[in-house]
Amino acid sequence: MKLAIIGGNGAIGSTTAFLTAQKGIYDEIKLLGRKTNVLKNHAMDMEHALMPFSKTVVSFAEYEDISDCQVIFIAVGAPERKVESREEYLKDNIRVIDEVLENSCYFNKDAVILTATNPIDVFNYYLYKKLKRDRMKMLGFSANDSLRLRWAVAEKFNIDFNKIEAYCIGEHGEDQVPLMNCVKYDGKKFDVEDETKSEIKNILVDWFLKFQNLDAKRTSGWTSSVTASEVLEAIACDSGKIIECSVPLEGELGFRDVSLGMMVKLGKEGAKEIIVPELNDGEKSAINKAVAKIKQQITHLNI
Ligand SMILES: NC(=O)c1ccc[n+]([C@@H]2O[C@H](COP(=O)([O-])OP(=O)(O)OC[C@H]3O[C@@H](n4cnc5c(N)ncnc54)[C@H](O)[C@@H]3O)[C@@H](O)[C@H]2O)c1
Repeated sequence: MKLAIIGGNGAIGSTTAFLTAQKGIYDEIKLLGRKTNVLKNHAMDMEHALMPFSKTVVSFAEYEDISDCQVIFIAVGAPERKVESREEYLKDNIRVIDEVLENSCYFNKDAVILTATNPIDVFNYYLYKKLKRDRMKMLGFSANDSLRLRWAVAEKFNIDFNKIEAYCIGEHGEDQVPLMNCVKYDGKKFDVEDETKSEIKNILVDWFLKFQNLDAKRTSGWTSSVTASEVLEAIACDSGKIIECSVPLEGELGFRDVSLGMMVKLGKEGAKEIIVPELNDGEKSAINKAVAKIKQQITHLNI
């Protein structure tokens, strides 16, 4: 199986390439994007770095070379700036996404497309409408939210992160909806009191503000690449692992004409299944708010 990473020279693109290549699950990972010299530099460097671990070939590519890639990871983005919400990136990144779309004639027609460019729910829907593909092959990368929820639960209760199962759904942004009633620890239901649920939500909100206030002009490249590599592994291995991804909805939770973070069972065709959780009234109204916000942003796009 072959993977193309558009924006392969960026923080997420290059780190995801390396982490995924280390696993040896793709035959080839093709890096493409704007800066040819940097892309070639990464490919040459990774060839040596990977020798002890993996037979995956990491190569430089042009759009013309990616028609044999069954998976495409879009990790492009305009330079980062300090924002209060990821939706502010919409106007920065629409030009960048349109440039990718101009080259989409080179995409394999059956490829699974995973997009990290923010705001991902909006761009995943935009790409879905423009490319007119099977919605189950159009995934927005939002798995970080669930990883951070697990981190916040581990912090709050001082328990082992690796034994926590927890998912966020909704918007990849402030209107993410942590499914606190579905948290499991060591395979068993883990009850969290209402007061603590709000504290956990505050830990998540505070994290984003603290991170942005550093004004470091970089994204959460490490976290994103660890989780993106997990998504790409689940696809390549057809594992059926459940990971949060944004997917275009057709009636799930009562919504359509929007892409929203959901628990998704992943495999080589993309989403094998979208899991629809039972929501309480609070979660339902939080999801309504998230959908309204994403739909409002979609109205700014030429679809
Ligand atoms: N979904 C998530 O959880 C998540 C998390 C972190 C970052 N992001 C988003 O992912 C994107 C990339 O983040 P990053 O940290 O790697 O940024 P980065 O600035 O390090 O990399 C972006 C790359 O995109 C390339 N690029 C820009 N315009 C291009 C174009 N038209 N064609 C091809 N390549 C182009 C740049 O050369 C650069 O290498 C950003 O939009 C960021 O907001 C998403």
